[in-house]
Amino acid sequence: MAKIKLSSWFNGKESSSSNGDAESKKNNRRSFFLSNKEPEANGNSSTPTNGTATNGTAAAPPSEMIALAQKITRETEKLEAYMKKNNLPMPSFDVDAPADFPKLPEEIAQSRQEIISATKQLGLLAHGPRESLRWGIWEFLDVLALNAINHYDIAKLFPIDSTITLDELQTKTTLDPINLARLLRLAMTNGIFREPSPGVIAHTAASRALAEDTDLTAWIGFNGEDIFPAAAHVLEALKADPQATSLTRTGFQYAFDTVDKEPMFVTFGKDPHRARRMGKAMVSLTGGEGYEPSYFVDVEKGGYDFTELDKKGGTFVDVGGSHGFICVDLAKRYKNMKFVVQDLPKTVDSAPKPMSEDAQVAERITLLAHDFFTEQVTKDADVYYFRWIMHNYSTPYAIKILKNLIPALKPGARILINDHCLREAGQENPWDERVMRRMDVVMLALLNAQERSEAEFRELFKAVDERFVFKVGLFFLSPVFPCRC
Ligand SMILES: C[S@@+](CC[C@H](N)C(=O)[O-])C[C@H]1O[C@@H](n2cnc3c(N)ncnc32)[C@H](O)[C@@H]1O
Repeated sequence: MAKIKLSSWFNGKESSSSNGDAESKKNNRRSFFLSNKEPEANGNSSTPTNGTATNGTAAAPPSEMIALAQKITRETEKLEAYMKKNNLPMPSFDVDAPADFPKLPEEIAQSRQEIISATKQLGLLAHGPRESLRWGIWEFLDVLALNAINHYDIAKLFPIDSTITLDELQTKTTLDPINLARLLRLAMTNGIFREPSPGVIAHTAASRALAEDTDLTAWIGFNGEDIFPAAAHVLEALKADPQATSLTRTGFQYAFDTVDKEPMFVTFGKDPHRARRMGKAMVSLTGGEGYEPSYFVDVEKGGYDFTELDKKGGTFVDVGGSHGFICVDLAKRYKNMKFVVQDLPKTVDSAPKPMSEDAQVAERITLLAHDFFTEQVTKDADVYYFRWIMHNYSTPYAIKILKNLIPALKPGARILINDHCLREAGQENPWDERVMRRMDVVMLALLNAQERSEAEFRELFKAVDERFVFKVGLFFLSPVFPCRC
């Protein structure tokens, strides 16, 4: 069975999921979508919703820009009222402002989303299309400035609560004064550092995060120094191989001169600094709401229910399961199931042993070195689980991985895919849509891989074996039952 988690990238988005039922979650998504598409239908204090002005004459509907501006005001007021009521600080550029919003209730998280997407749309309209395109393409220069500041650790070179002159700051770095100043001043236009008086630099909330959050700086480094060059070479890769499926002919290989030599993961395997940085970057990425294993493990949060499998002491195989944290959490909840965590030898070797302090948990988990490009060695298990594996591979590779399972599958065995599932364009809330479309292109740049929609997952499984049965659940698109009979 394929099970696909539709997780949100937006902090707080799913925050009510533990107490809200399935249907209300579904409706929440729907209501956001409708209100986003029909801003004028939401009404506001100055425009009666029936389109009639207070003097009885028909009022012209507000322009798109005014409707967006009103929406921003309305939703910001809701957000502020919540923050004030709960004694929470409003966002600010000030160095002491919190780096994150706290977990917000669903309705307030939705207001925040509305503000973000309406602000973006209003900005686009205010710029107009030609100007948006002309200057939008320059966003890579913002990335360049942030990347350099991050690379040279500029935020760590002076205390958070003090200022420093540019001259003194320059003595602490190998960047020359002109380049230091120009990169800093570009970054300042994005709220990173400020210059309270000429030549004097102070921290902001964003530069403070750069000084204090090493997972975040690893994320920026991985993006700036690995993904950014790879992205710049995607056109070259696409021109050479328009079908873009090879793991060794991606933008990454063109950027780092490894075309036809090795996949990105092999390159990282030879470079401990880059490998460590990517590992920390993943910690930063997955620290956000919606990525916790609990979304898969906790039935109360809409996770997968293994009660029946547990009753019969079934076997769950986590293919490419890293250090087995999903199995540990499942084993704590289900006391009879057995677990196999498969990964490459290096990863298996570095996994904690025992896997858990709780002996009853640890004794039911087996760690096994297994390459998923070879035939599956754990035969007749009940579930083969792939979390964040398929999106790393283009279809030919994904087919190989899944075909390697077929000889091991007993009738009724399930394949469970825990990956993002792309919705049709325009169906997701605008922020999640943007992040996921970007993630899809990151997968192209690094691995010639892709995020997939439900239809694409169906196609993939069909190409592997016609006997798979693909079922769709409420929140998870689920499941595929491969049947060998
Ligand atoms: C993106 S991580 C996902 C890890 C884990 N499933 C999770 O949800 O965090 C991909 C995992 O696949 C493993 N991997 C990569 N190539 C593999 C292969 N050929 N066979 C088995 N595991 C592999 C990596 O070591 C890594 O642990």
